[in-house]
Amino acid sequence: MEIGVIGCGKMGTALITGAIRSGAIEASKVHGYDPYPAAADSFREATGASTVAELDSLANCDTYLLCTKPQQAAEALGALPANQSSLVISIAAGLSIDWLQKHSPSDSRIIRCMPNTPALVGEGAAAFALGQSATTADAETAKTLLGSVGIALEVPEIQLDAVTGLSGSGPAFVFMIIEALADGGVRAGLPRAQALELAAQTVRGAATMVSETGMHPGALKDQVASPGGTTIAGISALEAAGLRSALIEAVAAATRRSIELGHG
Ligand SMILES: NC(=O)C1=CN([C@@H]2O[C@H](COP(=O)(O)OP(=O)(O)OC[C@H]3O[C@@H](n4cnc5c(N)ncnc54)[C@H](O)[C@@H]3O)[C@@H](O)[C@H]2O)C=CC1
Ligand SMILES: O=C(O)[C@@H]1CCC=N1
Repeated sequence: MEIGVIGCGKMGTALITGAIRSGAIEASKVHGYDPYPAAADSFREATGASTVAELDSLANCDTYLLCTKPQQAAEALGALPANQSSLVISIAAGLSIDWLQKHSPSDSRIIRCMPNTPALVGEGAAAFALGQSATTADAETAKTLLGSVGIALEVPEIQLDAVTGLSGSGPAFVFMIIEALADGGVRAGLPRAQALELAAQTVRGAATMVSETGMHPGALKDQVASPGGTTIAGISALEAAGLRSALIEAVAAATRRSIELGHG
């Protein structure tokens, strides 16, 4: 498999760095293209893969990973070499399989997916949906690529906007939560560095408990809260401030925006 990466920005670099680091793909099989030389330079530096100056030079690739912004995708796909049937895997938020098919060379097999930035540290959460002509082998390719840097679930396309709202955008929501927990620690008198370390490890530990015990998060929460204790005092403050509602609305707003991006 020769992979052409179209758009060597944050996500293209994160995915390829993680996949190479995990051994799922070899750097020598990856060729990036980005019209901005600075982006191409940092992609090469981060991944050890090569870059090309013109998109035409990716003609030998059988798999393309589209990592431009949604607004840049039409131009990028329109410039793809049209001389072969290739697999196009898109990570662009909101762009539907139909849209991708229409803007790609006619014989392309399409996979639409939504990864997230923790892929860079091997803890990504991604989902993907297959276009009509994508094969089982293509699904395996997507699963291997995305699964090499975290979890990768196959879903019906209709669920991908919700995936974007939850796990695509979600790392930003969780970073805000970690930052705010650390602020709380500082406000209560902890040094900043220790507050941040404790906050990050608390979120990591809580997330691991949810995935490893299989217990409902509400039951795990109940285990922390002693009658008349500190935790229930904090939970009460969170409920008064509308934490749950804020997070539900954040995922819903991000999902709506993903749908809007799909409508151009
Ligand atoms: N940032 C995130 O957390 C996530 C982003 N995404 C999706 O990933 C895609 C990329 O996002 P980022 O990496 O954050 O953006 P970015 O702006 O860091 O990267 C996009 C790159 O595409 C390049 N580019 C622009 N026009 C091009 C063209 N015609 N041909 C080739 N390359 C071109 C740009 O120079 C830039 O380096 C977006 O579609 C976004 O919806 C998906 C999941 C998570
Ligand atoms: O904010 C965005 O549009 C992209 C898609 C998911 C995460 N970042």
